[in-house]
Formats: sequence, structure tokens, C-alpha cells
Amino acid sequence: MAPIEVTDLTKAYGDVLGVDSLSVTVEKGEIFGFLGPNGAGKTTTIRVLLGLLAPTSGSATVLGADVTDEAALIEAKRRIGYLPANLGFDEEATGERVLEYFASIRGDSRRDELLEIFTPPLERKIREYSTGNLQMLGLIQAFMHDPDLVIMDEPTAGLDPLKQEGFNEFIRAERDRGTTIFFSSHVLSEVRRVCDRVGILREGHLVALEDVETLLDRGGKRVRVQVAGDGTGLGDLEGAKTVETIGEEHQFTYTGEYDALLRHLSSYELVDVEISEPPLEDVFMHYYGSDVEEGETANEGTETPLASDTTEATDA
Ligand SMILES: Nc1ncnc2c1ncn2[C@@H]1O[C@H](COP(=O)(O)OP(=O)(O)OP(=O)(O)O)[C@@H](O)[C@H]1O
Repeated sequence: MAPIEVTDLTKAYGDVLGVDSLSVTVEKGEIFGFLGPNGAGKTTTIRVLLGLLAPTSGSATVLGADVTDEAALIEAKRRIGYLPANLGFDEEATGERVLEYFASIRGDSRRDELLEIFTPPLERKIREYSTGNLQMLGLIQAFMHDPDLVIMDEPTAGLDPLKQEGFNEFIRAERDRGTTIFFSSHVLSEVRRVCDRVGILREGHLVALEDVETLLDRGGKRVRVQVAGDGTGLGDLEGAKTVETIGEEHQFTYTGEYDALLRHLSSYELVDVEISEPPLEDVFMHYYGSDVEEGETANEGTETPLASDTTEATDA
């Protein structure tokens, strides 16, 4: 049985469907990114998987335990790590005390190793912690008992770029040891760097389930061309979108075959051609279409938040 199996899962909050008929399976030893804008249903799914919310219909299992079977779930949770969106640690406790508390429940065989990667100030009280330090403490508690499955809600929120890279390297190494990792994000670039597969959630529905390469392919390639003389008609090609001319350079996003592109370009006198990975916002537009507002997209190479708010909804 796969570490996470979700079948036709629906969670209703009164009239609002947090998740609607969601089916997804996460295989052993993969990093699975659960991507979606605010309100898509990511936190709802995660909370159902941890037994913190009861499904309205459908089913879900984690490490073979039905999430509605309390005894089985308690047993399974010994081998699960969880990083919630809101950590809720005791404000008056020190970081050290928080880790001791979790160690007493589940163990801490990998604590020292984790403290070399993530460096929260353990002697300080939680109320003095910065967002990034709190997140690092949360990551340590999620991994320190050497779980088989780790479920994380927005794990890199608040981490600086260096720590984010440390996190990426760490979870790749964990995956290589056979750990299964499931995490939610609204940042495409983060998911693209580390995940094997991605599920894209929108308004409670799974709108895509892809490996990362396919996800990027669907966004197309970015083509930049400079020609000697007149470039009229450069973007008139099936599969070419968002054609624009900036100075001497013609740019477009291309989702067709290379052959057709090269044949088309060869009819011009080319000065320079660059074909690169799609800007993240093109991938984003492919899946989210009209929901994207202008201010929510970013330039290539920068993070593309689906939205800026990462607050976790509370239970009904
Ligand atoms: N306690 C609640 N009561 C009523 N509606 C809720 C509750 N929690 C979530 N919802 C609704 O369920 C839907 C899914 O919310 P959820 O928090 O799961 O989304 P999310 O993808 O995690 O969003 P975010 O990125 O903002 O954390 C939203 O429409 C939300 O308003």
C-alpha cells in the first residue's frame, strides 16, 4: 500500500467544499508537491490526513492506517512527521524544551544531525523566535524521530534563501533514503526545484497531477530571437503565445515541436536565438488561467507566489 492514498475525498465546511472528490496516491520515496493558491484546499487535505479533520465522504490512508480509525492512526503517527502551517508551540517554553517534549513522545534519534542544518536558538523562548527560527524548530521536530512519511504545510515559509537551499538538499537526501515527503506550497519555483511529482489543486479539485518535467513542458519554452532586418511574422506560428517585441528582440512562449519552430525560424536571417525554460508565470497561467491577477506574477527566476497570504484556516 502506498504511504498516502486518498480516494474521492470530500470535506465540507457547511456549504463550502474545502476539498471536493480528491483522489491522489503518493508513492514510497517520492517528494510530492501539493500546489495551489490560497483557499484551494491544501491545508484541509493535510489536516484530514493527520486525523485533525474528519472527511465528509471518501477515504484516506496514511502508512496504511485509515485516517478515521483513531487507534490505527495513533500507531501510524509514530512513523509520521508533521509540520503544520501554525506551529502552536508554547510561547513561554524554550526551543530546547519544545524539542524535549516531542522527543519524549516520539524519539529524537536524528536531532543532532538536524541541528547542523537548521539552527534555531534553542536557549531562547518561543515568543522571542523569528518566523524563520520557528519554522526551523518545526522542521527539526518533524524529522527528528526519523519518520517514514513527512507531511508539511508550507515548509519553507519564512526561511531565508540559504536555509531554503539547505532544506531542499536535506529533503532530497531524505527521499534518497526512502522517506516519503508530501508538502504543500503556493510557490512554483520551490516545488519545481525539489519535487518528483506535483498535484495542482484549485477550488478543492485536483486540476493536474504531473511529474515536474511534464509540468514545465506544459508551460512551453521561452523563445527569444533577434533577426537581421524585418522580423514581421516571427510569432505567427502554431503554439506560439504571448508574442512581444522588445527593441530588436522578439519573444514568445512556445508549446509546439522543436522541428516546426526551427523550420519557421530558418526562414529569417537569424542573429541570435535563445530557447529556455518557461518563465514560471507561464506554467502558472496554464493551470490557473483567469484567476491570476497581474500583481501576482513575477519575473523569470524569481518566486511566483500564487498569493501572498499563507495563513492556515481553523477548523469549523
Ligand atoms: N474552518 C473553516 N470553516 C469554513 N470554511 C473553511 C474552513 N477552513 C477552510 N475553509 C474553506 O475551505 C477552502 C479550502 O481552505 P484551505 O485552508 O484548505 O485552503 P489552502 O489551500 O490551504 O489555502 P492557503 O494557501 O490559504 O492555506 C477555502 O474556501 C476556505 O475558505
